[in-house]
Formats: sequence, structure tokens, C-alpha cells
Amino acid sequence: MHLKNELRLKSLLKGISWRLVGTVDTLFIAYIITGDTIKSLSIGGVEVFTKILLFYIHERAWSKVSEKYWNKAKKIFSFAQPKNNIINSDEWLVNRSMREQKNNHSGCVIWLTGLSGAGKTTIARYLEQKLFGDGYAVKILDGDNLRSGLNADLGFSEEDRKENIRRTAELAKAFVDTGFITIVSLITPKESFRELAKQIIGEKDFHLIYIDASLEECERRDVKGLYAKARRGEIKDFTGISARNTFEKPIDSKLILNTQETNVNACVFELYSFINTVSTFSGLPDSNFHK
Ligand SMILES: Nc1ncnc2c1ncn2[C@@H]1O[C@H](COP(=O)(O)OS(=O)(=O)O)[C@@H](OP(=O)(O)O)[C@H]1O
Ligand SMILES: Nc1ncnc2c1ncn2[C@@H]1O[C@H](COP(=O)(O)OP(=O)(O)O)[C@@H](O)[C@H]1O
Repeated sequence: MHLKNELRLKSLLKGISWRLVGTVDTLFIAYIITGDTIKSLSIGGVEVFTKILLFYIHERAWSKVSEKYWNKAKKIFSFAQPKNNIINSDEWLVNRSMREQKNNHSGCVIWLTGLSGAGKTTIARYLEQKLFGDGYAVKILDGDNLRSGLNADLGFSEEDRKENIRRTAELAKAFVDTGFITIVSLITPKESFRELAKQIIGEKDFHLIYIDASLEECERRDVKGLYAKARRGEIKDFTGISARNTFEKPIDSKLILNTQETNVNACVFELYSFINTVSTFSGLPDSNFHK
């Protein structure tokens, strides 16, 4: 049975069973008040049908209350809820700011978005090497790697990609809380996915970088031979090839690195310079980075 019909049937059956109990109660009270069996049965007999109908309508109306309004209601009544025992991470005995002081720099997320083959992994690897060499706490979270572990249960449907991005964003947030410069390398094809990541990580720590290369160029590079497979129909839902899985160009990235016009080293240098403007440093040796 279709889920919606099932829920309607459940509301109806609940209405009937509840009314049977309620009607016995009404009959009893009506008899005590009127002392008249016929009147009591008449009241109970009419009431059983009107109340079933009202219960059904009431239940269906509640089922229409959207998640958005339900969450608002929960917020309004939150004062009535028992407080949970979760300790805010700022209150831990070792907190983010202490870790950042120890690292001599602040944490942030550098989120690289772009087509498969655009250059995300290449840039992330050289950037990590450079930052690590200069003494920064840095970690790459790469789509391919995560998909062989934490996200091994996920495919490439819209829903799975969203979950992939949600989990990765949560993980990146944990790394930032540990004071790390966290480089995420994920296609992240839709604006809504990037927005989700930004919401989870927090606007202040989230820096979206667009690794830009045209579909034609990525297909020409075809680093892993996946484009050829997708064209042959051996991979469904391939980003940029499947009509349902387009790549939406980011509208508010903080930096665009065009890997067709700029070589790897220059891209890494530009990103390294950008990080210097967003992550505050103290006490680290000056870098001698050369293009
Ligand atoms: N159908 C399909 N579409 C796109 N990509 C595919 C697909 N199947 C496998 N691959 C390989 O998976 C890598 C992309 O995974 P991501 O986690 O970055 O994708 S997403 O952000 O969830 O859209 C991607 O890695 P990169 O080339 O490094 O981007 C591909 O190697
Ligand atoms: N400026 C550039 N930045 C990054 N990669 C580049 C650049 N120019 C050419 N490439 C090449 O493009 C390919 C990008 O592959 P990869 O880094 O795996 O992409 P992605 O992780 O986005 O799928 C590599 O073969 C890399 O050598």
C-alpha cells in the first residue's frame, strides 16, 4: 500500500478504536447525568460518528504540519524541555582556541569544488605538502578516499551525494575544532550542497574555492578513464555527462583557480597566499614560497 494511504488508514483506525473507548465513557457519563438509557444511547450513538470524523480530520491536519513549522514550535517551547547534558565544545578543558594557540595559527576549511579531473586532488596534495612543510597543522579530506571508508555505503544519486557532503562537512568541522587547516576535495556539484556544507561548518570557517576547468578539458585529461566509461554508458550518473547530474558553477566562491590557464605551482601559490589572509598566524617562520 502507498505510504500516504497507509497513514490515512492508520489515522482512521486509530479514530475508530479511540472512539469506542471514548463512547463507552460518554454513555456512562450521560447515563449518570440523565438517568435515561435511551437518551444516553442516542448521545453516544451520534457522538461516535461525529468524533471519529473529527479525530480523522484533526490527525490529518497534524500530519500536514511541515518540519519547518514543527522545528519552530520546538524552539518556542524549548524552555519547557529538559536540558540535555551535552557540553558545548567551548567549555571543554582543552578547547579550539587553546589548540590554535599551540599550533600558532587558526583552523579553517578550504573547500575545493570542481569537476572530476579539474585538479582538486593535485592542488590539495601540493598545498598540504607546502603547509605541512611550513609547520602548519593540515589535513586533506578527499572524496575518493572517504568513499572507500566512512562513505563507502554511498553512491552518486542526488541523495547520496548530499549525504556524502553532509558527513564530510561534519568531519571537516571536527578537524577545524582541532585547529587544523582542512582541505576538502569533493566535486560538490550543486549550490545547495555547498550551502549545506557552509551551514554545517559555519560561514566564518568555510572558504569555497572553485577549481575551474571546462568539461571538455576534464574529459580530454580523463585522469582515471572515467569519462570514457561514462560516455560508453558503463558509469551512470557521471557528473557533467549525465543530464541529471550537471555541475552548477559556484556563484560565491572566494577564489577561482583556472587550471587550464594557470599551472599547478601558480595555483597552489595563489591558494597558499589566500590562506595567509584568512588564517591568522603567529610565530611561524616566514615562508619562501616561489611561483
Ligand atoms: N558517477 C560519478 N560521478 C562523479 N564522480 C564519480 C562517479 N563515479 C565515480 N566517481 C569518482 O568519485 C569521485 C567523486 O566523488 P565526490 O565524493 O567528490 O563526489 S560528490 O561531491 O559527492 O559529487 C571522482 O573523483 P575526482 O575525479 O577526484 O573528482 C571520481 O573518481
Ligand atoms: N593547474 C593545474 N592544477 C591542477 N591539476 C592540473 C593543472 N594543470 C593540469 N593538471 C592536471 O589535471 C589533472 C587533474 O586531476 P586530479 O587532480 O585528479 O583532478 P580532480 O581531483 O579534480 O578529479 C592531473 O593530471 C593534473 O596533472
